[in-house]
Amino acid sequence: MKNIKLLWNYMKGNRSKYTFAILSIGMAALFSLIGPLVMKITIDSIIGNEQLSAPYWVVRIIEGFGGVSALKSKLWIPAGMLVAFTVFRGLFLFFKGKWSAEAAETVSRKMRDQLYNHLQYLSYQYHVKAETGDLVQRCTSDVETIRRFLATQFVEIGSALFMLLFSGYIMLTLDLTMTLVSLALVPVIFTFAVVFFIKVKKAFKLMDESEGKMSTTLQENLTGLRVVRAFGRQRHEEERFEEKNRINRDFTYKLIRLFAWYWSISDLICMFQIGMVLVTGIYWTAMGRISLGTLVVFTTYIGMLLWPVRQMGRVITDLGKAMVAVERIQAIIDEPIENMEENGDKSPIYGNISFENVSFGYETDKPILKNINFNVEAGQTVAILGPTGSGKTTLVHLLARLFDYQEGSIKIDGKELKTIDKKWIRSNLGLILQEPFLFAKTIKENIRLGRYDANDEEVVEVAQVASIHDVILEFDKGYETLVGERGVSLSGGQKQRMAIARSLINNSPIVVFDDSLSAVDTETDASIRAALKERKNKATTFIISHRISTLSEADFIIVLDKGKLIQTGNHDQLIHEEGLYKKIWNIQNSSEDGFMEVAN
Ligand SMILES: Nc1ncnc2c1ncn2[C@@H]1O[C@H](COP(=O)(O)OP(=O)(O)OP(=O)(O)O)[C@@H](O)[C@H]1O
Repeated sequence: MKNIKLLWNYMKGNRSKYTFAILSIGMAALFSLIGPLVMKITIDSIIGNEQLSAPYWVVRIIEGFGGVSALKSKLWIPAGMLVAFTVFRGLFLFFKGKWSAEAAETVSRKMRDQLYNHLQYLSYQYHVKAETGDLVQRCTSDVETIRRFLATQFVEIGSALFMLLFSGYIMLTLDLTMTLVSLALVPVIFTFAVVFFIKVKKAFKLMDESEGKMSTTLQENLTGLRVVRAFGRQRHEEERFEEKNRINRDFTYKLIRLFAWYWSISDLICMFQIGMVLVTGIYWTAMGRISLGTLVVFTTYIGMLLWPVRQMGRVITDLGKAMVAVERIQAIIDEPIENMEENGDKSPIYGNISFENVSFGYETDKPILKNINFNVEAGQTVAILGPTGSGKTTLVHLLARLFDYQEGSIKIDGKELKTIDKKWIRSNLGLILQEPFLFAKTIKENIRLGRYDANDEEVVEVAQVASIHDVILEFDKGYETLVGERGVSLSGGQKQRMAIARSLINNSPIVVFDDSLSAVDTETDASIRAALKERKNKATTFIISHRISTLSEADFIIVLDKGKLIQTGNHDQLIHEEGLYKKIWNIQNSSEDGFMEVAN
């Protein structure tokens, strides 16, 4: 019931179109039911000599034509009526199709937009944990399920109800006992459909979930195909996919089996119902209890009626499927969006940063950063070194307010970070990731993602600082070259440099290199850092790296271990101090020497 209400809410703004669609189907039902009635009157009373027995309003229409006797010589009138009713029926069916399709398209478009927009504002943590394949499935095939239901099935409910109501009424005016015989098994067919619906809902959910898992595996595999190849893990990946594919097939099979049972049993009951009408009707006609025309009406009606009632089973199962889809979509919509606290401080940021006893854990009882203290002045470069998992990325994520620290205080230009507007701080902080994502756009468009109003000179300037300008000029189309799947393939280092250019174009007062020079050779790394130093408006720069040569020129270096700040100072101080920095410096120095020796 809750899901039906949700669907009803989604239909807001289109409900009148649906009402018209349902009314049209009502009219279409009426015109298809009048046809057999005209035939009955023609057979019984116009051609034959039976007393006219028909609903009151039909009798009045016939009187309007001069009565039954006048029609005997004008048989073209009932024939013309049959043609006209068929045309009207077609016309109303057309309107039904048009309005319901239009409304369904609008509803599904609205749903997709709402989902897409909502996904943009969910927290960072949500996206870290969410499975992309599953999200894609919800935004595409779940919405499609709902669209299909609204476009084709929803109005069928109206059709079945109108058919039942109108035909029930006409049949009752003709013969009560024959009506009871004709409708005897309709409740059974309907109940059977409802029971089936309850059973099938769970099966549909299982199938959808397994399909989601299958597409997640596929998506993950396609994203990481290079890793799979490099490690020769194709066989393992094949098996993993085969397993998911098999589970999905099993659930689909189960569903098909359920459907097969449903249609066969429902066919049997329907045949039985038609048989009952035929046997009783023919017998009673032969006995003279009912007229031949009445038999024609009942046999035609039962044929017309059973289809929508059986379709109800289909409609209800599709309703079940649509309800599952609504539930899955709603689960995303119900996910709280990140609280952006729009009214936070938005005064200019210069880049003086201080950490005082900052502690943070993704889960409150598992601290990742413990009592961190340091100060950075605007324009300084801070390098961060530490073993993997020591909390380096977490520390810079705190600066971007992707997460809020639980203890201590982070101040930017003397203002508590938590009071600064989230959007504002993020637009003032250029975060360059280790594995940057480039969109399937041109190089220029990718760089301008950092600031849409940047002009060509600015694009070239940041590309030069990021040491990617010369590489770009080597491509046939230069800055207009497409990157990504349909364009040129860039190396890891080139991608990193593109990401650096993209971040620099914003002229953010704070820039964070999260291991984003790892794929760049030492020489290019040094020239990027030198170019950065030369820039006007030098930003406060955080550089996370495992390479001592990258870190050594920083104004000061922070060494983290297991979330604690264990050393701080500049390169000269740290190489004379026993600790992790010196140890790594020694290792890298000796390997470089070794390297040099081999090279010489
Ligand atoms: N979004 C997250 N949710 C929960 N735990 C996380 C999340 N991100 C990181 N962690 C955990 O926090 C710890 C520190 O991770 P972090 O990424 O900050 O380390 P790091 O020093 O940057 O490591 P690396 O050098 O490997 O990038 C790790 O134990 C990691 O598992």
